[in-house]
Amino acid sequence: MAMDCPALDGEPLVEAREGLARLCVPDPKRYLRPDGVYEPAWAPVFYNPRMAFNRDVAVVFLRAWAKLRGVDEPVVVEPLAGSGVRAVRYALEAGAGRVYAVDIDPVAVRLAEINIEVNKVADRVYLAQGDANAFLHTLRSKKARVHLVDLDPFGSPAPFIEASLAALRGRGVLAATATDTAPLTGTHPAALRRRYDVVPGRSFLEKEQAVRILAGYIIRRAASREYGAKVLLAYYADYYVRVYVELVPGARRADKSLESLAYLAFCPKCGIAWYASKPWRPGGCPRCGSQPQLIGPVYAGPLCDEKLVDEMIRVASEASWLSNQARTLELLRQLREECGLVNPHYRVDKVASVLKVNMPSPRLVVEELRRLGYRATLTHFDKRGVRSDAPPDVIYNVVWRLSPSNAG
Ligand SMILES: C[S@@+](CC[C@H](N)C(=O)[O-])C[C@H]1O[C@@H](n2cnc3c(N)ncnc32)[C@H](O)[C@@H]1O
Repeated sequence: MAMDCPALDGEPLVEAREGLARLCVPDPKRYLRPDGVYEPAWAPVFYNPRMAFNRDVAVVFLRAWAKLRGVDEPVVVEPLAGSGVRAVRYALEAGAGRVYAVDIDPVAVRLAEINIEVNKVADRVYLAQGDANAFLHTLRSKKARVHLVDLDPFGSPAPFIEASLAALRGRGVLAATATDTAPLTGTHPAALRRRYDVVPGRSFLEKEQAVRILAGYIIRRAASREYGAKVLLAYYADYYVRVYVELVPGARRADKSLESLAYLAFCPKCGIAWYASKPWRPGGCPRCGSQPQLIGPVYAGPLCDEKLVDEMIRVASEASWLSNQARTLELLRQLREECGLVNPHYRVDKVASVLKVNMPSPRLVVEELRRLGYRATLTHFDKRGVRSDAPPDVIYNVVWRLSPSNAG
C-alpha cells in the first residue's frame, strides 16, 4: 500500500523503499543536475539511493559479525545519520538492540524522526540533534557499551575517527565510508597528506591505494590509544572507500597491528607495485632496478577476514530483501578470493604496454598462473587487474605468452 508522506518544512516528501525499510525522502525529481541525474547534496536532507548497496553490505556485516562474536542485540552508533535510513535498517534488518542516530542538521533530524516512526523502530532507535564528535565523547564519558560506530560523512571520515575510537573504548568495530576519493587516489596530494598524514602520491593502483591509506590511518590512530586494530573488510565501490576495522585494547596488540603497515612502492616505468617496510631502503624495482616512488604508510595486510566473509555470504544468500542481493554476493565472493592475497595487484594492461603487446584477458592470466602453481584471482578494484603471489618476472612472462600479439 502506498504511504502518505508528510511535508517537511513545506518540502514535499516521496516514498522510497530500501531493504526492509519504507522511507519518506525528498523528491529526487526536484534536484536534478543539468544532465538529468539526481544530486542528493542539493536536497534539504541527504538521501542517496545509490548508497543502498553500501547499506546492504553494512547490515549483512553486522548480522554476520554479531553471530560470530556471540553478541545479542548489538549497539550501533550512526553519528552522521542524514535521513535515518541506515539507522532504521540496522534496527530492522541487522537485529540491532539499540541504534543511536545523530545529525547536526535539525531538518535531517526531523526527517529521521519521520522515518523512525514510519518503520516503528522508535523503541530501538534513539535520535539526537548535535555534533557527531561531541555525542561520541558523551557516550565515552557515560561508558556506554558500543559495538559498532558507522561513519558515513560527506567526504572524509578523518575528523570523526578519534571520537569514534573514544566511544568504542578499544572494543567493537569502526566502519567508515570515505567519498573523498580525489585525495585518497592521489589526485589532490596536499589534501591527502593533510587528512591522512601520509607521504602522498598517485600510483596506478588508485583504488587499492585509497582503501589501504584509509585502513592504515585508522590502525595508526587506534595504536596511539593502545588499541590493536584488525581489518575485517575493506573494499572500493562506485565512488567510495569502505572499511570495517575491529578493535581490541592493549599496547602489545597495537604494536602488532602496526606491523601490518608498510609503504606502497611502485615503479611507474614497469607498472609493478610492492610493499616496502623500510621506506629509507625500499629496494629497487624488481624488473629495472630503478628507485621506486613511495606512498604511505598504508595497510599492507589482507583485505578481509575469511571466516567473517564466509558468514556474510551465508547471511546475504538468505537475505532476499536486500536492495542489491546479487551485487552484495558478487562483491563478497570476489573479496573472499582476494582475502589471502596481500600483494598489491598487477595491472595486466600496464605490463602489456611495457612489453609493447596487446593485453591478454586477465581471466586467462589468472588461469595460467594457477596452472603454474601460484595463487591468483581477479580483483574487485580493477577489471584489468590480477592479484597473485607470483613474482613480477612470472607475470611478465605469462602476459607476454598469452598476449594476442604473440598468438600463433
Ligand atoms: C552523507 S550524509 C549521511 C548519510 C547517511 N549516513 C545515509 O546512510 O544515508 C552526512 C550527514 O552528516 C551530517 N553532519 C555533517 N557534519 C556533522 C557533524 N559535525 N555532526 C553531526 N552530523 C553532521 C550532515 O548534516 C549529513 O546529514
